[in-house]
Amino acid sequence: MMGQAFFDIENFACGYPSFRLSGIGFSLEKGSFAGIIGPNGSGKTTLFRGITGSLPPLSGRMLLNGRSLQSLSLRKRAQNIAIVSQFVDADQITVEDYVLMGRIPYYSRFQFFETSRDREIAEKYMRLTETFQHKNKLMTELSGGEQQRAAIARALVQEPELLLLDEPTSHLDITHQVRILNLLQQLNVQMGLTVLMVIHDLNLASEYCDRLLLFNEGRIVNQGKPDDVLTFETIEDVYKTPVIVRTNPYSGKPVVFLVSDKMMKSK
Ligand SMILES: Nc1ncnc2c1ncn2[C@@H]1O[C@H](COP(=O)(O)OP(=O)(O)OP(=O)(O)O)[C@@H](O)[C@H]1O
Repeated sequence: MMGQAFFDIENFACGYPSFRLSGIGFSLEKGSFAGIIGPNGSGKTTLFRGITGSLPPLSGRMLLNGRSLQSLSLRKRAQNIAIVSQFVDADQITVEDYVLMGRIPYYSRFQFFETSRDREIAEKYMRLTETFQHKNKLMTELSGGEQQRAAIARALVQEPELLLLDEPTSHLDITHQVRILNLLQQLNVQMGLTVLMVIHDLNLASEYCDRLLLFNEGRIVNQGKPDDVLTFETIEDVYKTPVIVRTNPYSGKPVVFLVSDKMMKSK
């Protein structure tokens, strides 16, 4: 699925009076699985708010399949791009109704309720994310990890071409971290879903992403394959913490080890 120009951001800027992302430029091929890494407050979520249109652009442009994102209505944008936010906006609604909200961009003008096809699609993605067994529970009755999986199901029922995920594994235990990432990888490989996710775990980023964008202080300071980005010089420089980088003997990908003060002193 690789090769075709799909999503381009050129010299993009957006932000708040006290913080601005600027000079953001990257290009994703269709079917890529890209990760955004970088320290807290470096602007990763701000970029997602710019892409989804909740923050207006201050300069630059974003193109999806060669068309300016700004020229698309929010409804059309939501049919192409779905986002799983960092915090789930859980409410007093059932899991099934929450997931079905992802179908709203497809409702016709005078449609107020979901169709049987919407329900089928919701069931498919609830099963894939292992949330189907909770479908009649209230969102507020789920654990943080279960809510996160329901949020992923809601984004998938939008049937987007580009899926943005803001720290999708942050509430998940290791089993569910790997299951969700494997599911995203499967959707990526089998359906050509392009994935762009913010992820703090550098080793999961290394293992799953074919491409990394490293953010620091509102800019992209490095981008490329995990091998090129996850070098100890780059990580120490950006994160200001000592690390050791080795190669995973099974996958050949870089692995980052953190170094404690005690370990440093014993050297
Ligand atoms: N609504 C807002 N109004 C004003 N400033 C904001 C707002 N949201 C975020 N910021 C500021 O913008 C900067 C970047 O925030 P952002 O959430 O994009 O960082 P991040 O890289 O996603 O961080 P984290 O890894 O902690 O989630 C921070 O300094 C933050 O305080």
